[in-house]
Amino acid sequence: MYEKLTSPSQGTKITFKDGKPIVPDDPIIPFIRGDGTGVDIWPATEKVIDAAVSAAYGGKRQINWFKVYAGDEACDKYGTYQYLPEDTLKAIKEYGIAIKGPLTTPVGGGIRSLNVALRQIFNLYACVRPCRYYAGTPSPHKSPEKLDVIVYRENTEDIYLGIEWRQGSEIADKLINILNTDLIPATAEHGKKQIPLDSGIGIKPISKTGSQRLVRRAIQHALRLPQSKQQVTLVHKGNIMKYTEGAFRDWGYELATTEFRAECITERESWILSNQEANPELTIEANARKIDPGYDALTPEKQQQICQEVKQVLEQIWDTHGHGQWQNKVMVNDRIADSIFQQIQTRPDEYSILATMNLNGDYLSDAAAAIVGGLGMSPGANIGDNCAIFEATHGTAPKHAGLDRINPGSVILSGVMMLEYMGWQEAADLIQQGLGSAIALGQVTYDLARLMAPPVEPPLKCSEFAQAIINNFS
Ligand SMILES: NC(=O)C1=CN([C@@H]2O[C@H](COP(=O)(O)OP(=O)(O)OC[C@H]3O[C@@H](n4cnc5c(N)ncnc54)[C@H](OP(=O)(O)O)[C@@H]3O)[C@@H](O)[C@H]2O)C=CC1
Ligand SMILES: O=C(O)CCC(=O)C(=O)O
Ligand SMILES: [Mg+2]
Repeated sequence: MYEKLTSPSQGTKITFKDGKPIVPDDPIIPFIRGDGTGVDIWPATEKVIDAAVSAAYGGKRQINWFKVYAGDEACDKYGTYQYLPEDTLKAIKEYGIAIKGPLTTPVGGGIRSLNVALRQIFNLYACVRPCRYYAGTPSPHKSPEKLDVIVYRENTEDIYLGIEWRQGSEIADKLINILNTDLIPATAEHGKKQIPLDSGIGIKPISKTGSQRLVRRAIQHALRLPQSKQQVTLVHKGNIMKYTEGAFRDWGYELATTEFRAECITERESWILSNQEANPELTIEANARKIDPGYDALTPEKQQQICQEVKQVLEQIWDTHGHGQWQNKVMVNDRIADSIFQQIQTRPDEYSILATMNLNGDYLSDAAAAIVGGLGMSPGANIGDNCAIFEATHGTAPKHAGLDRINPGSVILSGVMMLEYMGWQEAADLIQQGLGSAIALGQVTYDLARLMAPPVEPPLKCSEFAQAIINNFS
């Protein structure tokens, strides 16, 4: 069935039912080692996961690893330009859950991202990147422990769809011509705008389906969190990109207030209800004035709209969400993207799940990781309805490749997410606890060692950190 692979002789397939994995005690799990520092990180990760499974289940459970190829290693095995062989896709499709190291993407030309391709091919529409602090981790931030957020990033569309045309190409020129002469002038709001003739062109599709399935997963996740963390923030730059990023926000609210009406409250609704609770005699207009401080400067039409909003909220959800009941619901709010980058630093404890489109989530997950120890501590999962691939937030870090020095923490913690997804919580807990204890004891790789005061000298190697995690299981 495979061209150049042989499935492990032992082990059983993971299957999916209603979007959830059914995991046998001896699952076969494909892994991609990854380019660059993948050579260091993957062996460390495999060793830690195997040790945790063995310690947690004493041989009753075991992962049967299946090596599959992508990136440079795939070209070595399958031939020039065979970066993502059919064999690899078949194996992931067959076994359902996979884990990978980072893969290189050239800048400005060359192949498109293999990482993004895997997410799109398997429809892994939710990229889940938790950023939480392990005690003792050095941080440039004063109170890193206050950050405990999960970036829920839409993973299949936005500009990552990769529909773009190079400056000067025939199609780019043709498109610019059509846009400048026919399409832009046809829409009054664009005025006399024109696209500069020497532009490259990229397309940014944001669909209602893609946005809502991501927000749905984010809300479902929020419902599993303790009440104080039951919050989903829709992150967007909708003031500028009204019909893509602005629409993402609107579709997010629409989903929250229809499909999850009983479970959710929006921030504005919570203001209206709490104003009414504080003063039952409040008129509609007085309530409107409180939720929109600039109310008196607004046009009469706009004022009327806000009064209508207040009236509707009180009519529709006062019985179910009023009298403080809204405090036990999932809070859905939104923040403009640039502002959230400063908010996670200045008011980190006010946020929980950050639901984003693809590009914003890419940026935000690195920025949030920096607060809790950096890219060596930033795991991730790409989740769909019938498949999941686990991978770190970081890339190949090529300057550290093959030196046995890089921090394997992110891929190891991605392994923790995989174990949790499989329902193997005991093994996941052991790793988290071992990693937390190793860090607390100052047993860390160079990236954390250099930030510690005084700096830890010498830092642990990548392989030694893996062993330190195992030594600290208890
Ligand atoms: N999902 C994926 O596979 C991804 C792939 N990439 C690809 O990776 C390649 C390199 O990208 P680049 O922009 O350099 O970003 P990287 O994330 O690979 O590395 C940037 C810097 O971050 C720090 N860093 C990264 N990983 C770790 C780690 N495990 N432990 C400690 N520090 C770490 C290092 O900083 P310092 O040297 O200061 O210690 C490193 O030099 C590109 O081809 C890019 O496209 C990028 C992101 C994701
Ligand atoms: O695929 C790549 O090369 C980069 C992807 C990336 O930065 C990410 O997913 O966070
Ligand atoms: Mg990134």
